[in-house]
Amino acid sequence: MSTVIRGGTIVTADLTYKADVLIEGGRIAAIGDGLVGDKVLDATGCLVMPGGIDPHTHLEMPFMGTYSADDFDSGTRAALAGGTTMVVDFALPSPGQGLLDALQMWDNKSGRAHCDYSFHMAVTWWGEQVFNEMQAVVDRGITSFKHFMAYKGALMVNDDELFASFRRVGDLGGVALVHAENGDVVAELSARLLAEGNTGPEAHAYSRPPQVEGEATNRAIMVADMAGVPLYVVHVSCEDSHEAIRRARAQGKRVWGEPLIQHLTLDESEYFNADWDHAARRVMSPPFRNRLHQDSLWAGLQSGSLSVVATDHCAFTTQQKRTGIGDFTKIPNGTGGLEDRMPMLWTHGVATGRLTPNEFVAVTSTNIAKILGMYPRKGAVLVGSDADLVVWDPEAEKTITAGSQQSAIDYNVFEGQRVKGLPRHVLTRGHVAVDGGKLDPREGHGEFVAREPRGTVNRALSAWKELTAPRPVERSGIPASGV
Ligand SMILES: NC(=O)NCCC(=O)O
Ligand SMILES: [Zn+2]
Ligand SMILES: [Zn+2]
Repeated sequence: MSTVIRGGTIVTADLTYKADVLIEGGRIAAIGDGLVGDKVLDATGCLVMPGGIDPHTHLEMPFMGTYSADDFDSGTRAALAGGTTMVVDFALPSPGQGLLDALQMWDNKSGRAHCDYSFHMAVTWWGEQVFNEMQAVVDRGITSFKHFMAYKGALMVNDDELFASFRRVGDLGGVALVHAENGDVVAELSARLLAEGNTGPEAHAYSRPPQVEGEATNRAIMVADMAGVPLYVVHVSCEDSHEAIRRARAQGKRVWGEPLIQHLTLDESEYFNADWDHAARRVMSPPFRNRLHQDSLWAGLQSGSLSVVATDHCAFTTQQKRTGIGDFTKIPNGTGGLEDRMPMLWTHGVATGRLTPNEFVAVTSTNIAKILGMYPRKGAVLVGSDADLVVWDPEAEKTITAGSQQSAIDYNVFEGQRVKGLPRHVLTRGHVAVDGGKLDPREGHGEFVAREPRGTVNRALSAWKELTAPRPVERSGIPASGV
């Protein structure tokens, strides 16, 4: 069965034009005028864009003594409802667990996905087994490896491990990812705050000032440069971290930065709310910042020093958050956002004039498809690309509320926000998962997307590193030893 999207304006990262789109066998079969198909989707007054890709989710993740509440069922339903047609989740080995073992666990969970997905592999400890299994992971199409510089005593890796792993990722033609916060300093500050009686959720923000992020980002950039690997910094929340990325990029280093929709639109005042639950529900790492940091992130998206907007969707119920009553360090870290990323970014970005519609497509889809080596299968409106598409109605409005969301949790950090710009239709490899605003999910429809290593950035960086590698100086004669 074929489907035609009729009467819309195609918006990609670099073009805007009127045309119909014909879909056959899950792919885009033709783009042009007057196309016919078995099913017709009306796109009058709408924009036809590549579906969103969220490269940072944690679905059903074991973390801080519990599991994140959204799994691949509710998580990918939430994604589709908000115009996101692919997620990239993190396979997370517990310390000492093999990478392939962890991958098997994530394979088992992801069978319920309603949209396509891929994985990043986390490197949470270092040893010969990890070194060896990284090759097999890349052979399975997972080419990005995440490192936590925070969560001391749990997921954190030290600098020697970071350098060893970065070198290995570089040799395998992959991309290194970092959660950049100085975990040693966070642990010290947390202990001191608790000892002084600062036990509430606001102390989570006090324990992670922008400096811990700026320092770690700068360190990761320098280590990656010495290791010869492209670096992707997740959840960039502040100017201190953004500044390090901006400077590195201006120097020609291969670094990308990813702000979250939460950091762009919510600020630190949330932690000072008198309601403990309200504040704890917003505890995540890094924490929300002030308006100056937010302005920096927006400017980064506008100028191109920041490349991707993600969610870090890691949702916990109020009950789970209450584990941390009396000790903020025990509040599970994480917030939701999968269903709201695209409407929130459109409302606060495009509708305000901060972003063009083309820039919106770039930062929600195309840039990450290129960075992760899956463009133009994903992130594009081209003949032959997967029909992962969103028909976007810029005039449609709603008020965000937990009562009508797909996520399994009992609240929404954007509760009460009025958004303008919503998906009318969403297609995942041709299946119309949102039809006229109504969700029609298909459990198990999602497929794993394998990715190729050694993309163009890796090849360019390797060539440069080879050219500038240390070499012995050729000498015609060596003086006799003085001994
Ligand atoms: N961000 C957060 O607080 N939770 C999810 C895990 C992580 O990305 O650090
Ligand atoms: Zn993180
Ligand atoms: Zn994360």
